Amino acid sequence: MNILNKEQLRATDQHTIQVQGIRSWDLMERAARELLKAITREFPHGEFSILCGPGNNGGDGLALGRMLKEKGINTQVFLLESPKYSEDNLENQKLLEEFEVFNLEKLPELWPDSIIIDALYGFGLRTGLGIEWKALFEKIEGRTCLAIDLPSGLLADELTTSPYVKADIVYTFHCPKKAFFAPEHGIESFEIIDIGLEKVGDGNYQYLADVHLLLNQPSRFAHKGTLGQALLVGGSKGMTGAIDLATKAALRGGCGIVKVYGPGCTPDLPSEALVQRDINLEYIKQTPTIDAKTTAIGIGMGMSHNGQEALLEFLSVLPPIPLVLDADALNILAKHPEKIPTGAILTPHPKELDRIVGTSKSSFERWEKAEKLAKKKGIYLIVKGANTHIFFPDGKILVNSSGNYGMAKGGSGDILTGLLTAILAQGYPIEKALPLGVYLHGLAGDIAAETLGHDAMNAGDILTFLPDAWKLLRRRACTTSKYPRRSTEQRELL
Ligand SMILES: [K+]
Repeated sequence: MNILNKEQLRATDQHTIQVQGIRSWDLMERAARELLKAITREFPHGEFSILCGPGNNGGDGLALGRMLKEKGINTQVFLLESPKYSEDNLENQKLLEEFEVFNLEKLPELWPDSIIIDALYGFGLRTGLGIEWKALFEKIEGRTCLAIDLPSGLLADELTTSPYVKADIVYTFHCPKKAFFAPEHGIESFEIIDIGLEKVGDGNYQYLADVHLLLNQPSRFAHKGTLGQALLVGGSKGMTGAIDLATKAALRGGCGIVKVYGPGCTPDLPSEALVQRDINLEYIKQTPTIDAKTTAIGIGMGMSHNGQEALLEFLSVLPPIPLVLDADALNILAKHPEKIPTGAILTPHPKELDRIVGTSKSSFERWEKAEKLAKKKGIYLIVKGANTHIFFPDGKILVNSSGNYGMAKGGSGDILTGLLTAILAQGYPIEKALPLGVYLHGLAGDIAAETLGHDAMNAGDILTFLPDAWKLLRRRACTTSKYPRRSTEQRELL
């Protein structure tokens, strides 16, 4: 799903109107109808107070108000006084029997228990709103508030530090907006409302959807020699848990063989893994030998700074196979950026990225720097967070749609690295392996949170539910395929 900026949204709007032979008013009607469905589904017993602005966002609010009233749902509608209204807004004013005009000196008299619907401004806002809006926004703060398209005052594509509505749910049309992914804005929940806009090709900035389409179907004749060999390198005294979690994740990642190289103190790992230990007890000192059967490498989890010499030596003798660099490997390379190999996959959290590219004042600045670094070095960057971003060397950016705050626990990242390495080892092209691994990791976390709750779940629970995540994706692949070639395993899943 493309993530569009406001210019692209306007162009899509116009294109749809042209191709479908409709008026912009029809699109607003469609938007209001879909909003009505979504809102009454979520709040079947609610009464509503709608605040409408002068543009088309306000027009959506007016149309929704009419539809709610037609259904006999208690609704009050307020329209902001303005010298100018958009055409469709005016047309919707005519169709609505009753509404009150308000201004920032004379704030609306809201029913005490109604749900607020914010339809003041959408993506048409040119600059942030002034402080004169604070009184109104404070009046609705603390009440259940639903925003149409965008919380009013929030700019769709940039950092907003001026006042905006704090909404509980944002019902956004067609696609999420860039501003929703910035932690600074605190958008807790958004729902995408499909209003049948025409798709205009695949853009460079996408929200992950339909990840099941990326799955390979291994042959019935597959054996451990054909499903790839992953090599994981990491661990040090006091940090052996990281390599343990990565190993367990790789063992649930679908590859044929998982090999591990760690320091002498590496504890017993699951029996399925082939473990080799360094002669040095506390950290890795030697370079592991990479046999020709190894098809992907993941390095850095819990390696500590002491592993620097071995890492740099290792990077100089690498075969041309996919390489995932994580945790201490990133911290070491932050001091030797010239040693970052072209084509490598780096999985930093924001702090680790900052060590490489310098600190940023906002998520927007950090994304820009990540995009530049990926292009300049010809590398892949997986910047982890609530919406993990994958930056490709060709400028493409994918934003993950799975995952939750229950995963914000130590060890989650090690699991991602193990999983990614195993998927890459199977021969998935990098372009597919990264979204697949990142999405699966989040999906397993979502199932864990649903089953155990966000608070109590820990990183190891992501591992527990990885099988369910894989099965869910496989099931989606079976049920959405037009002419499914179903294996026994697939038939069992259905
Ligand atoms: K709005």
